[in-house]
Amino acid sequence: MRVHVADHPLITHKLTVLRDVNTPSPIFRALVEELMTLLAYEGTRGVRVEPVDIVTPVSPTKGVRIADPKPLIVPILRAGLGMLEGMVKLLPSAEVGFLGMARDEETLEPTTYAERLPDDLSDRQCFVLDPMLATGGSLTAAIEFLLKRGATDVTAICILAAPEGLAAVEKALHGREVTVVLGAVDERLDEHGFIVPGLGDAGDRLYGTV
Ligand SMILES: O=P(O)(O)OC[C@H]1O[C@H](OP(=O)(O)OP(=O)(O)O)[C@H](O)[C@@H]1O
Ligand SMILES: O=c1cc[nH]c(=O)[nH]1
Ligand SMILES: [Mg+2]
Repeated sequence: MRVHVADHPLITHKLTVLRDVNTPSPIFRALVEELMTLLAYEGTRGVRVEPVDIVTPVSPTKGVRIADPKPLIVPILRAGLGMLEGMVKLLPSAEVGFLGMARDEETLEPTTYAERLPDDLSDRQCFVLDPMLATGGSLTAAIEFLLKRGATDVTAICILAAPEGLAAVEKALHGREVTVVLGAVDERLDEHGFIVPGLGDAGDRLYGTV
């Protein structure tokens, strides 16, 4: 598993405001989208492109365009939805599929309650979006889902991760190659499976259910 932790003052600054308990939902939503756009710069470093010939006002030249088959973006509902706009702004030609997952608050086990993805993902580049990687159960289940459908190239983009969750995802992958791009790796998980210091419940803060 390749892990890339973004190290940029703008990301750290926006993360600081995001973490603040006093930041209201509308600002929180805007920051998640902005952070996604910044993380996408690193997350899409390996996006497949193909050569294209164009003519500038001055001369013919060669460039690139996003290759077919188009990348698939998969936000994990609910909280991953907050990252979607930030990603499609940069990859407007990508297809979007959805996975709905909820973590049981007692057992911390994820269940999948919705799925809308192409049946065959062979040769597709997939970008999974979820702001929080806590125990790693949800991300592992999402990645397994995509690999079972044939995906060979999966990048997960998360805003915060706990070290325990990162280790759990790596262990569950048994050497299968996946890239994880992160805004920060925090200290630990607490006894309720929350990231410390973290930012609280991302879904609730995005959609105002607290
Ligand atoms: O690494 P894990 O321990 O699996 O926890 C992380 C998951 O928990 C949160 O979603 P949640 O289940 O709260 O659903 P929500 O997005 O609808 O709030 C978060 O968005 C991740 O999907
Ligand atoms: O800290 C956490 C852990 C799981 N899900 C969240 O939204 N926050
Ligand atoms: Mg939640």
